[in-house]
Amino acid sequence: MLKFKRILLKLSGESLMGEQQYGIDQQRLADYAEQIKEIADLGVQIGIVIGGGNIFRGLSGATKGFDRVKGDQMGMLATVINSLALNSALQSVGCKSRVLTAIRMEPIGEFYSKDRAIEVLERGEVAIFSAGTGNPYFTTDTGSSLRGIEIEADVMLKGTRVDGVYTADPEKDLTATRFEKITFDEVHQRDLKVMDLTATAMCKENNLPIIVFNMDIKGNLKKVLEGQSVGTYVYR
Ligand SMILES: Nc1ncnc2c1ncn2[C@@H]1O[C@H](COP(=O)(O)OP(=O)(O)OP(=O)(O)O)[C@@H](O)[C@H]1O
Ligand SMILES: O=c1ccn([C@@H]2O[C@H](COP(=O)(O)O)[C@@H](O)[C@H]2O)c(=O)[nH]1
Repeated sequence: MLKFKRILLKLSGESLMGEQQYGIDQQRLADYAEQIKEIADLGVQIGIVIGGGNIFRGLSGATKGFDRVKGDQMGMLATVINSLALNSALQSVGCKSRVLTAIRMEPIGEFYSKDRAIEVLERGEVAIFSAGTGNPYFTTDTGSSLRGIEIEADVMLKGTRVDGVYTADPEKDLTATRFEKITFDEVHQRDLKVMDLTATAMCKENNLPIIVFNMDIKGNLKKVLEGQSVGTYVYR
């Protein structure tokens, strides 16, 4: 028995690098595709947003002298590259998927609309929502909150390289401890940086819970769907 029928899965662009310093690790991509196919075969409706941090981030571009808006546009295009790579990896494991873009760029992907997204999901295809929100000064975390709310997902699953929300960034502070569950208010009060403020504020306002879990461990995605205690549950 699965806990959720329709999900928004946020994948980290940076995790796609695997052990590399930049770009896409083919093995990591293939592992993600296998995990997604496993739950698609169980009938779960899956919308995906993937980050672009393995290729380009507007904010880090700005520190090197790029115009921020141009840098953000480059970042959004980076998410399209990752989305196309995931689309291809899913197709090669026999999982039907389609890329929708927040910025018009046919024939690379179809222009996003809620109606089209729901049609794709109800047809049993995975919908990959690329180019974030389509606007600069946002992130793909906010893009995934937005799409998750729009498609009326039961939950947002943030698949990343840490196994939940911690008292501090666990990659920097080895004494940090993990929460089993935590409210949006506490995330804000403690100023925890696992997702940006805009993204969590939107989820809180629209009552879309988030589960943060480690997507780099095979089988974890299915475990989350089965309701096993993998990761941290963030709720209103
Ligand atoms: N309190 C915290 N609890 C857990 N992780 C945290 C916390 N604060 C910061 N982080 C960091 O957040 C990261 C997860 O965020 P995310 O998956 O969005 O990665 P990203 O590198 O921003 O990816 P993307 O390329 O999609 O932008 C973790 O790798 C972790 O280092
Ligand atoms: O709605 C959006 C989403 C993303 N961007 C830009 O893309 C990069 C990559 O996204 P990450 O969430 O950091 O992985 C981001 O740094 C922004 O520059 C955007 O402008 N609008």
